[in-house]
Amino acid sequence: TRTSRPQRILKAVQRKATVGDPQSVITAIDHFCRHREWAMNVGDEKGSILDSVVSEVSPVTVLELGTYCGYSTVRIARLLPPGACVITLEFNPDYAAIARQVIKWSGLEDKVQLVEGASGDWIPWMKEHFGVQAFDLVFLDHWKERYLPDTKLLEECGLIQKGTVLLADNVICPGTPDYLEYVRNSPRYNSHYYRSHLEYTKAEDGLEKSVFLGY
Ligand SMILES: Nc1ncnc2c1ncn2[C@@H]1O[C@H](/C=C/CNC(=O)c2cc([N+](=O)[O-])cc(O)c2O)[C@@H](O)[C@H]1O
Ligand SMILES: [Mg+2]
Repeated sequence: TRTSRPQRILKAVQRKATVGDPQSVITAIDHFCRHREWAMNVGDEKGSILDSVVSEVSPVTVLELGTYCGYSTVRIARLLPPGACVITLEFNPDYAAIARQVIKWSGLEDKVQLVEGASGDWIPWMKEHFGVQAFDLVFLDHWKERYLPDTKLLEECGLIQKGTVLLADNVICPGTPDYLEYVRNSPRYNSHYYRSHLEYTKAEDGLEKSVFLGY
């Protein structure tokens, strides 16, 4: 049977990127997705906004929802100082297997904890299982209708505290209207929209950064 798109993305990394060089992994995926096959990575344009937010927050613990092939996991992990880590949740076992290899190729496995499972099942266990107090940064890039319920679940579990930054992909395309309405109207969040484009296209999309102000 034909290979899957994530398998073809991994092949492009293995052919074009240098082991232990995260930037070459990022470049290889962006080149493949721009010139061969589109895929739902955050991409280079929104990726540099992600980079600037990660650098600004300089987080110790990051949560990523929706690993897919690990492209944004590598983007985030490459900017983390020693001792910091990103926990990334992915419930599709095939995607998780590809992501593990992409993350390994980039040499960042020590900064990444890939958890194979659904956000709704795992978020309530984060404190107990990973010893997380609260997340400094949460990157939302999974099913768009899960952004709001998972944000509320993170609040309920005390995993979002004063200063926690939520960064959401695709708030315009495909769009997350209920999430946007919530973070933009809640007195407990300070929200900012970074206008950009849907990965590898000219369509509008953007990232919404929301800082939790505390209760
Ligand atoms: N509750 C959950 N727990 C764990 N993993 C979960 C999950 N829900 C989804 N996932 C995983 O997260 C990824 C889904 C991303 C949806 N993005 C998208 O649908 C998407 C679409 C476009 N687009 O259509 O242009 C552009 C984009 O940048 C996009 O992120 C997949 O790898 C999926 O297996
Ligand atoms: Mg996305």
